[in-house]
This record gives sequence, structure tokens and C-alpha cells, in this order.
Amino acid sequence: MTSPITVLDPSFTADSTTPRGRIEVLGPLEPGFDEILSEEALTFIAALHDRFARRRCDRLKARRDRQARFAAGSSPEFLPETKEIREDASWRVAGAGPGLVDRRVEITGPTDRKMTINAMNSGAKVWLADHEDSLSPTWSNMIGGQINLRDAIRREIDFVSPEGKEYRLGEETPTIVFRPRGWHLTEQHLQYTDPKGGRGTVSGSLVDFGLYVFHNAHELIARGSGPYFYLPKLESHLEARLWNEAFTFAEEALGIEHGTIRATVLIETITAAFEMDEILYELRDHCAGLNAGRWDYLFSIIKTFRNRGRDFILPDRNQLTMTVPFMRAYTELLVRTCHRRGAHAIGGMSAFIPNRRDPEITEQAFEKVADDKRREARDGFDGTWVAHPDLVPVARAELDAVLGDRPNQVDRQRDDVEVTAEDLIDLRVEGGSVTNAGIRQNIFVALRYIDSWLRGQGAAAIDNLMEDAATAEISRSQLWQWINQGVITEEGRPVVRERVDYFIDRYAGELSEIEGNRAAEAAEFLKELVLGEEFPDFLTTPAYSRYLK
Ligand SMILES: CC(=O)SCCNC(=O)CCNC(=O)[C@H](O)C(C)(C)COP(=O)(O)OP(=O)(O)OC[C@H]1O[C@@H](n2cnc3c(N)ncnc32)[C@H](O)[C@@H]1OP(=O)(O)O
Ligand SMILES: O=CC(=O)O
Ligand SMILES: [Mg+2]
Repeated sequence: MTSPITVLDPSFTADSTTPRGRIEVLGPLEPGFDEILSEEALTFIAALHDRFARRRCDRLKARRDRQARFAAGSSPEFLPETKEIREDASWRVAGAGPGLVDRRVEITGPTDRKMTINAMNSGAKVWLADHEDSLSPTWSNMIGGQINLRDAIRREIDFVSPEGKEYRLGEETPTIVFRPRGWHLTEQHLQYTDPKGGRGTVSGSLVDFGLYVFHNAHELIARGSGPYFYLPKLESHLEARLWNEAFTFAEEALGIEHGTIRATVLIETITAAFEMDEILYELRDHCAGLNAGRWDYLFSIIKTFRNRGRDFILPDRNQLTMTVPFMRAYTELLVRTCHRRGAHAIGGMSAFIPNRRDPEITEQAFEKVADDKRREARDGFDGTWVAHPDLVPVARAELDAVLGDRPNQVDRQRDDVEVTAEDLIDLRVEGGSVTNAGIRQNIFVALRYIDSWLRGQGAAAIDNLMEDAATAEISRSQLWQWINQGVITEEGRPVVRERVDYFIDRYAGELSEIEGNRAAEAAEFLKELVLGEEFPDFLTTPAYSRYLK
């Protein structure tokens, strides 16, 4: 890493009475990075850190404390101290901002230049521009993504591929909803010095949010849209409160009206599922809706209950469908909670993706995705996600069939839904089993995905499924749990370290034949994740500090 090259001029203020910290750039400046990392922008990021960096650390500590209580045997619950908020039927959230009223199909994906243009031309209503599950957070990807977003918003983006294919924007483009990194992630290419001169960690969330809102809020508003965000991996309503305060501060600092920023919160942790009302309430001036982030939700369940014995062991990943009772309970509760508060309920991602070179695979993917979207639309979801442009029409047909000309179905109340705490954490799966094939699949997928991530690609098609950080987390955490809980497979073989180790080496050997691979590092890291005594909270955190430049 190079020495500091940018030091802030601390003249930019939103509140001139507050002492200023500063941000220095440690990473290399690629072409155009200086425009994103301008002195004013960095001063704004520093101001966010002055106010929120310490509180972010407090929230992360609260996560660890709560996990320790779960490990000791307590279970998530609907919080007694916030009962009044849940029972008070009178409050509502701000709801959809301009351009978010009809969000029936949302395409998700990373922000490299080609995919940015492809997503903008996909025909979806919304593009979830992703700096999270589908983006490997290399310095190049993170700041390059900000450049591409800035250019896409201003319609000043084009691209020519190495093969000579030209890309430019079509007439109709989706509303952009940007997903910053979660609270747990840091940005190691920036350094924060607090007002007293102490060195502090830079939050990936505050950097991503701060740069996007700083450069684009006014432009988005002028174009009839707004600064909109997906908030990932929240574990409690107090984390939502922190986001809300960051939004309010940014609105004041940038001179935009309170409530212009809109957030859609991913409910993708087991604890957040118990605090949906409270999360909406904390963000009520800024909230557009909730999303059922199924993959991280499964990961969170495995992680939270990893030491809690046989009742908490989930079967093979491919048996964890959206129709198993605890996933039904979660999604139904999400729709009910959202509509009661005037919020959109947005569905999740089916992992099946088409293969343009294989019509049979494509046909199967279309069928599976259509089934998934049909169920979501009938359950009351107002919109849903797709991972690939060819799936936009498939999902739209299912949402159209239920919505017709209506932009959403927020007015459909699901008073028929009653979900208890037991429903959310009763993890029984009828006929579920851990199999030898399930073990091998988890090893294969986790290894391939980590290799891809290390090479800077945070989403990958592996065996015709979309894999990203969330799905890979499921694979590696299942392996850890099955080993540590002494699971015996359906075929009668115990899941033991030696066997997992053997398959990691075997698949790494195959992977090492592929050009540009990082198979050896991926294998070493996967072994640490699944064979070690410790269970890292996120695979991305140690992988980032150790391997990414
Ligand atoms: C758990 C969660 O958080 S889910 C949300 C996070 N995950 C994601 O967003 C995954 C998004 N999807 C993707 O990244 C990709 O679809 C992948 C990696 C899974 C597959 O991508 P590819 O292997 O390139 O697929 P494929 O070759 O079929 O792509 C065909 C074209 O569609 C484009 N494309 C594919 N997916 C997307 C997308 N999500 N957004 C924009 N363009 C896309 C490709 O760039 C390619 O364009 P080209 O013909 O101009 O070269
Ligand atoms: O972010 C979405 C998920 O499923 O995880
Ligand atoms: Mg997720």
C-alpha cells in the first residue's frame, strides 16, 4: 500500500462547531479516482466518521454480546421493550419516493461498467446497484463502481468490450437503488484520523453511502428520482437508527430536504426478523420498504445457532427452499408487517440462472424462477429480484398476472398471517437430510466462489446457479456446523475434517488448471474457515484484510 497522497482541507462544514477528523487516501489513484475522492467528498466522509464511527463500533460489539447469549442457550424474541411500537397501529413509513412506486422487477448486480449499462438496459423497473453480496470489494471495484454510477446517473456512460462490442444507454432506464457495504466491513484503502489525532477504522458502509450521496443526490433529485439505498445485513433496530441518523446528517450537510433519502432494508438476519416493525419505525421518515434477503437469512440462522445441537442443523443447501415452514413464516410476516405500515415488500433472489449456450438449462431456470415469483406475487410481495437480464420478462409476467395495472399491492393487508417466535426458529424440514453429495457441493461451491472473489468477481455462475457472498457463506457455515456437531450423512458417514480436507484439495487441484486461478489461496482460506475451531462471523472480513488489494 502506498503512503498517504490526499490530505483534506477541513473547510467543508455542515456544522462548524464540531471538531474535524480527516480521511487520507492510502490506495493508488487509478484514472478518474481523484474526481470521486475529491477533497470535499473526503471531508464529507470524515464528517460522517466524526459522528458515527464510534457508534458503529458499539453496534458491532452489541452483535457479539447478543451472539454470546444465543451461544449460551437464549433464543431470539420479539423485544419486550418495543412492544408498544409493534402494537401501535397508527404510524406509517414515508413509503415510495419518486420512481419507486412500481418496482415489480428489480435486477441486481455489480457496478462494473459493462454490467452497469446492461442492467440499465435490462427493462427492469429498478436496478439494485450492488457494492455488497455480488461485489468483491477491491479498491478498483469500489471506486470504479462509484465512477460508473456517477456516469450512469448523468447518462454519460458507454463502453467498448475487448471484443469490440459497443455498449450505450437506451431510452428507458430503471430507478437506481444503491446497496452499500454492511456495517461489519471496513475500507482499508482509506485512513481516518479522529479530531483528537487518534487513528480510527474506516467504515465501508459510510464510505459507500457517503460517496454515492455526496456525488449524486442533487443530480438524482433534479432528474426526478432520489438517493435511494438498500441496507444490508442489519441485525437490530438500533442499527437502523444509526442509518437513519446518517441519512438525516447527510440531508442537512448537502442541503436536501429531510426525507428525500429512501431506504429499503434487507431483512436477512434472524434477529432482524424479530424487529421488522422496529426497523421500519426507526427509519420511518426515510423508509420505502423491506426485502426478504433469503440467502443471508439462511446463513444467519446457521451462524446464530451453529452450536445449539441437532434441532438447529439444517439439511443440504438445495433442500432449503422457500416453502420450508420457517422460510414461509419469515416471508409471510414480512409482507404483513410491510403492508400494515405502508411499506413495499420486495421478494428475493432465486439462484437459478439461464445459460445462453444451453436451452435446456435456460428452460429449467425460467420454470423455477417463474414458480418462485408466482408464489411471491400471490403472497403479496410488491416486487422481486432477478439476477440476470433474461429473467426480467419471466419475473414481470408473474408480477403482472397479480398486479395488472396497479403499481403495487401495498394496500393488500395480510391480517390472516399469524407468525410466532416458535414459527421463525422451528427449523424442522420434513424429509430433510445431509448427504454426501451435499457436502461435496458445499465444498465445490465455496472453493470456486472464494477463488472468484479473490480474483475480483463477487458473483459467479457455478453449476448454473448464481453464487455470491451470501450463498457462499451458507456453504462454508454448513460445513463448519456439520463437522463440529458430528453430523452423520444419510448414507451413514460422519462428516469429519479429514474428508472435507481431502475434497478441498481435490477440487483445488481441478481449479488450478483454470487460467488466472487463485486455487491455492482459496483452498488454504476455505480450510481455515471450515476446519478451524473458530467461526469467523463473515468470510469476507478476514479475506478482505488478508488477500484484497
Ligand atoms: C444474495 C443476493 O444478494 S442476490 C443479489 C446479489 N447477486 C447478484 O446480483 C448476482 C447478479 N448476477 C450476476 O452477476 C451474473 O448474472 C452472473 C455472474 C451470475 C452470471 O453472469 P454471466 O456469466 O456474465 O452470465 P451470461 O454470460 O449469461 O450473461 C449474459 C449477458 O448478460 C449480462 N448480465 C448477466 N447478469 C447481469 C446482471 N445481473 N446485470 C447486468 N448484466 C448482466 C452479462 O454481462 C452478459 O452481457 P454481454 O452479453 O453484453 O457480455
Ligand atoms: O441479499 C440478499 C440475500 O438473499 O442475501
Ligand atoms: Mg444478502
